[in-house]
Amino acid sequence: MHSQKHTIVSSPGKVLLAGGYLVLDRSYSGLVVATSSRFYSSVQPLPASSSAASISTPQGIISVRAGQFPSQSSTWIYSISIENDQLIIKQTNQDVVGKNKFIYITLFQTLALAYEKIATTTDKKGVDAGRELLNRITDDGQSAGLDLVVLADNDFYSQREQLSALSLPTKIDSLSSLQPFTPLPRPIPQTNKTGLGSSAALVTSLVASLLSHLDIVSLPSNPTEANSNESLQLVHSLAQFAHCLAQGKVGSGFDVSSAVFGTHIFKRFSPSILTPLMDGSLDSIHLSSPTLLPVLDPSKWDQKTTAFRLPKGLRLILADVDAGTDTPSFVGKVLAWRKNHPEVAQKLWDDLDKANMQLERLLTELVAREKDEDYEETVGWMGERHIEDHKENPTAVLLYEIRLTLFIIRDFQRRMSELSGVAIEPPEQTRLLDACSELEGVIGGGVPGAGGYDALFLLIIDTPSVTSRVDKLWSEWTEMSVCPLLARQSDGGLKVERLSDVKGLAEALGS
Ligand SMILES: Nc1ncnc2c1ncn2[C@@H]1O[C@H](COP(=O)(O)OP(=O)(O)O)[C@@H](O)[C@H]1O
Ligand SMILES: C[C@@](O)(CCOP(=O)(O)OP(=O)(O)O)CC(=O)O
Repeated sequence: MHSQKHTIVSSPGKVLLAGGYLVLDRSYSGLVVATSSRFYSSVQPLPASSSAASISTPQGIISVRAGQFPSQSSTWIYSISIENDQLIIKQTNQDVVGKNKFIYITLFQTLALAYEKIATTTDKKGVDAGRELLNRITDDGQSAGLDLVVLADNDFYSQREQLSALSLPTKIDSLSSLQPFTPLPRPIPQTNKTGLGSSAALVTSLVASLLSHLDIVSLPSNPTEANSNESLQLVHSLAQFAHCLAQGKVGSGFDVSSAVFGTHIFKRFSPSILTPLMDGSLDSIHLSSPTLLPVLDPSKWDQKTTAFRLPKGLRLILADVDAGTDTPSFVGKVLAWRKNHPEVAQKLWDDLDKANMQLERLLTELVAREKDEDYEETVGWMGERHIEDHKENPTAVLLYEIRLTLFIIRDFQRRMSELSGVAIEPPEQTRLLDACSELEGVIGGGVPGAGGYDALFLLIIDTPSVTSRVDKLWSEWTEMSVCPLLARQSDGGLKVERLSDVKGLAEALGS
């Protein structure tokens, strides 16, 4: 009898509301909000009769399919075998589908860590621990290996073409009528992303689902334990490592951090932690003494995740903007300018940080007001009004101050744009954000993360009439094409899922 063990783990997308560029430096923090849109990784035994298994006769096969993309060009198959004292992982269909660096590196490093965990926590050592890992991959020889499917909520990729094929306008209601995990016509490199952080959510959910399926970690079922949970911490450090290696650089890691821990105040890890691992071999895993565990051990990591959430009654709403302009990599240019103008930059960084932290303080003060008797009523009432016109009670005053702070943050970001010559909030985005901020019930907004032309966020009062005002303005905007996303804020991070709880997942997996 084949075991029917099925592991599904999801990770949220991200929006860096405040702290772009600053969070690259450990002296500053940022506000990262996780989204309700998620990335799912499903792991099941690969039947011995499957076509992937018939390719060759190695000791194990791991097949990874990107479920919503054309399957001929989006299934990566890897053979796993032990030769002498090495575990060899080889893609068997590279000539047909090419490589997927994020998947290969994540698989490689996750198996390397799984091996090290087995070798250090069980009585199996060296090659025996490698065999134990292979046994876990093939369910003691009962299956050919593992069948992985990764699926992203529709929000991760632009749905403009899918909407237009159905003659639907680029509006929120149209998006909710698309089927979950809508099939996309072209391979991943030719598909437009929306900026929710597909690779970080992919890597994180892959790491967690594989480690959990192979019984290397036991993921918490209660998300409140998240920050102190040793298994999640290990998933975090491994996902950060794999993601950095696949990207070819050590970024701040806020995207992986929110994919694991959800919404929080983020302070990065010291990049030097990863230095000893960044040049390691990606050919084979030596079945000898551990090299990853000493570095990835959570006790060696110094990132800080402080609890934070958006107040009830407020909604984060996002748009994918298509200005026909390529946003080049901004980070190098901004950091070069900072280096060449240390004094002006220091003052600007400190002023912007003050405004970012003020935003965090005000939002947290509003959270504390949630239990006020008139909180809900005031927030709902403000949905029909211009936020700056009302200061009747402490809740209204806080909403007004949050609005002011969002404007101050944008002022500093435009100053950063002017000084560095990088279009962080380009004039087209200024015009759109200003127009949105004029609407009743819109508190304010900004450009998330690195900024540019690609995306924007608004903080609004969460009522259908405010959403529809924004939706209307976006759909009628002519200077740039603005397409809403369905996502809203969500506090939770990595989550173990039950197949029946995720709408459309069983159908998308073909189960
Ligand atoms: N659904 C998916 N299935 C498999 N790989 C994916 C998927 N989505 C994204 N990826 C991987 O992530 C890469 C995109 O990463 P990146 O350019 O950093 O975008 P992002 O900013 O969305 O993380 C793709 O080239 C691919 O390797
Ligand atoms: C500049 C940054 O601080 C923020 C970039 O945030 P984005 O959300 O723009 O990131 P991408 O997903 O890579 O497009 C760089 C960083 O923190 O790594």
